[in-house]
Amino acid sequence: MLIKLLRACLGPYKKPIMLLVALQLLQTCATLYLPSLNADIIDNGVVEGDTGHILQYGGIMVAVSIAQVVCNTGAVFYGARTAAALGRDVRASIFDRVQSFSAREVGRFGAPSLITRTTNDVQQVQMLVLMTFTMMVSAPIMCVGGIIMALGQDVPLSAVLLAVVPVLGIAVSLIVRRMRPLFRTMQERLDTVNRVLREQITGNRVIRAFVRDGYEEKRFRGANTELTDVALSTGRLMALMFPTVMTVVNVSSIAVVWFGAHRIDSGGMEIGALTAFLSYLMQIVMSVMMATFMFMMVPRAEVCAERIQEVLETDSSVVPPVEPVRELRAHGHLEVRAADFRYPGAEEPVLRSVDLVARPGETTAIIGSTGSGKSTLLGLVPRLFDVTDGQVLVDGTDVRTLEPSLLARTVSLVPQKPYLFSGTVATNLRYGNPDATDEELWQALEVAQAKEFVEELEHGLHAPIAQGGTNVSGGQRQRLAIARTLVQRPEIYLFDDSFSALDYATDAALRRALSQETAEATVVIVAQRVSTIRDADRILVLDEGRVVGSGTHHELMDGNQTYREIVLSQLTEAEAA
Ligand SMILES: Nc1ncnc2c1ncn2[C@@H]1O[C@H](COP(=O)(O)OP(=O)(O)OP(=O)(O)O)[C@@H](O)[C@H]1O
Repeated sequence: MLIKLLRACLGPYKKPIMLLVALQLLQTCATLYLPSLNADIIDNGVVEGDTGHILQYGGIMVAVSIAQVVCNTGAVFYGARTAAALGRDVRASIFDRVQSFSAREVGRFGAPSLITRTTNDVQQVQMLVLMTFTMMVSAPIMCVGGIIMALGQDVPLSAVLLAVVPVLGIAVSLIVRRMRPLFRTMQERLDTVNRVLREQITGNRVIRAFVRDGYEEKRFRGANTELTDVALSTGRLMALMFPTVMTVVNVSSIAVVWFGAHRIDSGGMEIGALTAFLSYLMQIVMSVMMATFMFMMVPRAEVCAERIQEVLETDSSVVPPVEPVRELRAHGHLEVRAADFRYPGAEEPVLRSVDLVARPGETTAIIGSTGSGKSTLLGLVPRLFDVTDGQVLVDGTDVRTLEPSLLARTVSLVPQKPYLFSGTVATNLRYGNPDATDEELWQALEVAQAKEFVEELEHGLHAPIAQGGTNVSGGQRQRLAIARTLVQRPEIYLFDDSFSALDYATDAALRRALSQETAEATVVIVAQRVSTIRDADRILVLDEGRVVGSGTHHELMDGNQTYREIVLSQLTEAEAA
């Protein structure tokens, strides 16, 4: 998964990658060359007392060192730039994919997990790429080059390396194997902490109202402790890694000095060669250390890449049409034909063979008990979900074949729980129509019975709105959401219980103003309150996902038992007449 993700995302950066690999190669060669130069200075300059030789080779050492620093800086620069670009691209890809998701996919992953995947998971992969470019490219060259150069200094002494390299390799891989499952658990527990935290922040008022602070604190502490526990377990393994490596390094240094001293004593080796050999040993161990560091990062990045790929490879269940219809001939004609809908994983369908026809200039109302499928039915029109059977037609065209932007322009849904974005009243109202003038905004506010309260706000149309619209009341939020839809001027208006938070007088005034404003449009209203819908041209009665009645208020009062029961639970016989 990691390789697949990297291959896909690093494709556009071949040139800088090639450049940085070349720079890393040069700087590693320079690093490998320096101990040999040093050995030459000791053996042929210091031991022989040749100052000219010392100055000449000293000069070369300075030049090689400068070249090494320049190449290293360049490699780190390009490495950091490419890694940052990769992070940006992956985040953008996840964002695009999530934008295409329907409610079903968002529900499957959950918002907190999608946020962790877009931020923390991408950062882990980005970090690995940065480390690879800045350290890992040079590690194998340094290891192999170090061994070759060490052999060049003294072949018998190089036997020490035969023991050092495998011992290090085995020790490191044993530790890394135990780390891998811990990293997966760590990312999952991070998800849990995010989920709990998010729920507690958004549900803050409920927590206070039910005095559940203690319970929630315990829940967060539990999630936090679980994350800490797994982080400590990986920390302990990491802590084990470095002493292991250092023990191998120190023991092998002693062995080199011991055997090297004997070889010098017997005249088989010079003192400069021994210092060079020690330097190469350090470089080899350093490269193994770098690889170790990488091995520690790879399992976590692998887990993160898997989680990222899972999002990127998930297709939306609401598929955009291949050859979309870009123009509609009629205007505002909505028809739901024998529609069935079943939520994924649910045993029973929520809607069964539902038929509905709504025409321009008419108001169609849907009433039914809680959970009878009213919101689900409205959600089928703007394709929040697609029917599992049957059809939804706008102006005679199946919504699944309509170009998504055309559908969005034609149909506008005011959801049961309206959402406002952080910004101002004006930016929210212009959400579906950025070119709307201030006069149009005020007009929409007037119809939505929100003009008065916006006028009273200190900055009027430019008054700030908090994320989610939490700084206005539920009723004000509903009215702003209705105004936002009016500004968009769609042909089909869908109001999902959008008047529920309004008092009776405001509800009546709003519907009066709305009927004039939307006289030409198709209006579908879902409501629990009979007074909201009794004047509708047609009322559809839903019961457990089936249409059990259709007609005007009076027709249904005369002939539909379910409707009568709903009405008489709210009004007296005289009021209902
Ligand atoms: N995302 C979902 N996954 C599974 N089942 C769901 C989901 N959303 C709703 N349901 C179920 O579908 C049924 C219909 O829900 P829906 O929200 O359409 O009802 P409703 O008539 O609008 O209710 P209310 O009047 O309370 O808003 C309910 O039984 C509900 O439990």
